[in-house]
Amino acid sequence: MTDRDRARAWPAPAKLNLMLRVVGRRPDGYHELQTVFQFIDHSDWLWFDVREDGAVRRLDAIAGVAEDDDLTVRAARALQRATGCRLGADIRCEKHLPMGGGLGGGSSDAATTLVALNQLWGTGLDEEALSAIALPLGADVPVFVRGRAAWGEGVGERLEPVELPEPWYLVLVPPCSVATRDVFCHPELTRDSRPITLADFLSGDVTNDCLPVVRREYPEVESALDWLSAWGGGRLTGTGACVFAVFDDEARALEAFSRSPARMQGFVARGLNRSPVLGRLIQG
Ligand SMILES: C[C@@](CO)(OP(=O)(O)O)[C@H](O)COP(=O)(O)OP(=O)(O)OC[C@H]1O[C@@H](n2ccc(N)nc2=O)[C@H](O)[C@@H]1O
Ligand SMILES: Nc1ncnc2c1ncn2[C@@H]1O[C@H](COP(=O)(O)OP(=O)(O)O)[C@@H](O)[C@H]1O
Repeated sequence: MTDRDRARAWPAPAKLNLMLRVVGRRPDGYHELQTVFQFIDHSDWLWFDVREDGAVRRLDAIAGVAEDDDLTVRAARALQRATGCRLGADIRCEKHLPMGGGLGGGSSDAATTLVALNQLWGTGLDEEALSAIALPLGADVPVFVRGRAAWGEGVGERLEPVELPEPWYLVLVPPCSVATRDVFCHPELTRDSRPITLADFLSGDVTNDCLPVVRREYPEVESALDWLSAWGGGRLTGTGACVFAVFDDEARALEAFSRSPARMQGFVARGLNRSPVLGRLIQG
């Protein structure tokens, strides 16, 4: 990335679900969750050039995702519809976050597009209005728009900001992709967990109800979890496939990563209670 590119780039950070409970199911089939979201400093990067002709175009292809289905393109068009804005955009996206990894990369790309174009187009929507446009794009998009680590309920749209420790995480990316829908359709998924409180989570209840199903269906996830057990235990983010372990300092996380088997992809990243998108927004 050149210096000029870096100055104009917008981050789309990953999230981790530090716990995830499935506490019910709505009549439309969506599952009621309890979860805790925290951002990490590992991101996709996006660039926007405003167009006067109203067209929204994606300049970098993403394997397996057609332009009209791309969440950045859908987000830009949703913002146009909601505001009547006649401007368009050329959108570039440098992907670093794996797809189907439970890191929310597509959702984060969509949220960054909403926040950035709201500024670049001068459409002036507040956080509340942007979040309302975000939810139909995906259950995870609102938390990225709001940009604060959060306790989430419902399908992730009821969000309460939380201040958490910001440790270092070793995130392993097993060589498989998990479709969120497949996990939620699985007959053996626990769907009636007892709801807990934030205090329960803070005292150590970090259950992820998707884990037993994902562990069984995806041997690659199981072996990553087994390997992390030597480092204090691995946890699944969202519906996977990524798993993570928590460290007090970066050096120890890097040491663990350096000892991981060669076939294991991954990275070390810091937990963040504020999304870097908020900082980019202030910068203009
Ligand atoms: C589970 C979570 C936890 O953060 O993360 P991921 O593992 O996908 O990152 C999210 O709630 C995912 O959010 P997101 O990835 O935006 O999901 P969506 O596109 O809205 O939904 C994909 C599909 O999963 C199912 N789904 C999703 C969310 C939910 N609460 N109940 C569901 O049953 C639905 O069948 C839906 O069609
Ligand atoms: N810009 C995008 N980046 C990633 N995935 C996208 C994008 N646009 C649409 N998608 C679709 O969204 C799906 C979920 O992607 P992603 O949010 O990265 O994973 P997850 O929900 O597991 O964290 C992808 O498999 C892909 O089909």
